[in-house]
Amino acid sequence: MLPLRRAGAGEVPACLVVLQGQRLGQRIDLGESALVIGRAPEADFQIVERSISRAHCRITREPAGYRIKDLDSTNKTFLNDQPIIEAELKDGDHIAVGSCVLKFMERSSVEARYHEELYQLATADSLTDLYNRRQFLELIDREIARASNYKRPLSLLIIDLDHFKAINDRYGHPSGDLVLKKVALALRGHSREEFIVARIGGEEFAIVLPENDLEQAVAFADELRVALSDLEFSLNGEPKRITVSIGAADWLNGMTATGDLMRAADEQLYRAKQGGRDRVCSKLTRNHQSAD
Ligand SMILES: Nc1nc2c(ncn2[C@@H]2O[C@H](COP(=O)(O)OP(=O)(O)OP(=O)(O)O)[C@@H](O)[C@H]2O)c(=O)[nH]1
Repeated sequence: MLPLRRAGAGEVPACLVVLQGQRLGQRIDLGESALVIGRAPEADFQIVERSISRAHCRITREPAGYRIKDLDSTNKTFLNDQPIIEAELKDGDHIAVGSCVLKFMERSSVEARYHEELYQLATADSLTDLYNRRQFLELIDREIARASNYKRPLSLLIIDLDHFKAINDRYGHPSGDLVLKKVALALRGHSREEFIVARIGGEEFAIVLPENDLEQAVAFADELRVALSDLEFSLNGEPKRITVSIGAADWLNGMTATGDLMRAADEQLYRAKQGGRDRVCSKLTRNHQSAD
């Protein structure tokens, strides 16, 4: 899984770890460019909390090390419990903005690696290494907030393997696991980097497509469906192919919560299953549409 900012070619020299508040345990790599923490969607590290200003504070890299500057926030930035205007950051410092506490750490420190491991454990699905359901729900909330603020499209696919129980029954659970892993790899491989790909249930996956309207999402879903049906598995020496059913929905005016979008995609998945499986359904789909 990707950290919030990637390290680039070499090790980045420092990071922040969330010790308290939203996105608990997340690591934010600090590189050469400035990092703005705030409530606005364009902040580099967004914390959606009323007590946090839109652009609350900024961390910059100077020749001598990292510095933090309060950006005239309403409720101030605290460094080791003291309000600051500007200060140098030292290994182990605690930064508090609203109810969020971040720890500044040298990247090489053992503690930073420990937090990273904990974060991976808490957010990744252990079988497929995709985002787990809990992390998916956090990330989709954030994307919905962004899409609503900027009036941008956002779509969701829920992907369910067809007759997966029969694979477990015939070839055994470990073979079923192999299928899930390979499907997960294919989903990630076909998705653009900004798509959020998660395993949200036993044989159920979800993909959030920021900046994609329903028509684009359905076109992508159908490419996925075909690509997955082309995958060949060797299960106990036998060649085997699978199919998937996909429900697609977009974030609409009038939806108020993540659950509304999830329900809309789930309803379409149900239609896809009812319609005979191996198909993509959305509100654009007529009831009698065939898979091909
Ligand atoms: N191997 C393996 N199987 C799993 C895992 N999680 C859930 N399953 C299995 O997934 C199967 C899901 O079966 P059902 O819900 O009946 O669905 P299905 O057979 O795919 O049928 P349809 O969805 O109606 O096409 C069950 O047999 C579960 O035991 C897992 O982590 N590994």
